[in-house]
Amino acid sequence: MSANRTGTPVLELDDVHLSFKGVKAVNGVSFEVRPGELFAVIGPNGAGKTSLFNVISGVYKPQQGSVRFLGEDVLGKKPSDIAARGVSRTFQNIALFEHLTLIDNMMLGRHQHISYGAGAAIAWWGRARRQEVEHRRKVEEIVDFLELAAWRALPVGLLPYGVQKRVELGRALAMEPKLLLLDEPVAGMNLEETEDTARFVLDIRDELDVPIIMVEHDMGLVMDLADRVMVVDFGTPITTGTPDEVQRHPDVVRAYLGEELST
Ligand SMILES: Nc1ncnc2c1ncn2[C@@H]1O[C@H](COP(=O)(O)OP(=O)(O)OP(=O)(O)O)[C@@H](O)[C@H]1O
Repeated sequence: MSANRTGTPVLELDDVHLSFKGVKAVNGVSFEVRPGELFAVIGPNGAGKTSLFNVISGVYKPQQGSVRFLGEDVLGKKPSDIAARGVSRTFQNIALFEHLTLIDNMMLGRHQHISYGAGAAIAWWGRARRQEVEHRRKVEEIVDFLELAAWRALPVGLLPYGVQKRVELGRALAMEPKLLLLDEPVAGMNLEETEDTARFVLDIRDELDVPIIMVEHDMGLVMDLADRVMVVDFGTPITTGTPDEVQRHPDVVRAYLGEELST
């Protein structure tokens, strides 16, 4: 663990409650994510992990509790506003434009940084062109970082599954996030793709210094990568701690991790 994972939290959730017609999707969840931290959320299907991401990114508004991002209250803010503040996410299912090239998909991640419209582009073409050059430069940097150069000009629909997931990661990084939300980043991947993704996730944390919240079912990956883990069940937090602490927690062993991890 690096030395800088202290200081003002990047994200703070306090006693968040969210229900859908009586179903408690998120039930009294509190946690904080610290600078440079890789924070994982685990729990069985339907435990409320995706709902939690939707609360953080402004898609769902909880009935109770508070959400603070970089010290500011963001509860009730629109998803576009929260994204513009620097919260970027990837999805459980791939959400890319299949017919667009890898580069064009990643340029879409720059969308919120583009400060000129069509009219402005004509009037101030010099500025627009400079911005375009800067966006391309940033995207190319990410292409190199994620080792995607071989596929750069191809429509993403033609790329192998693991590479498509990496393009999605690239698009999220193109937003230059201050917090990255990864929803099951290795779901459906083979071993090699999983190992590659694990390496990139660690590089994002350690080299780009972007804090990450990761929802993931692959327990080996979570325990290997995460600085801290929160376990949820039926929307309720069971415990939060280091991978070691969490794996030893009796309720976690009983409710979720199973007998094999209790030895
Ligand atoms: N838009 C919605 N309308 C009604 N119920 C919902 C909605 N979104 C989530 N739920 C319910 O909230 C609970 C938590 O769902 P959620 O998708 O957050 O769990 P999850 O932990 O992400 O599950 P999985 O691991 O399967 O993705 C479930 O009972 C689900 O049916």
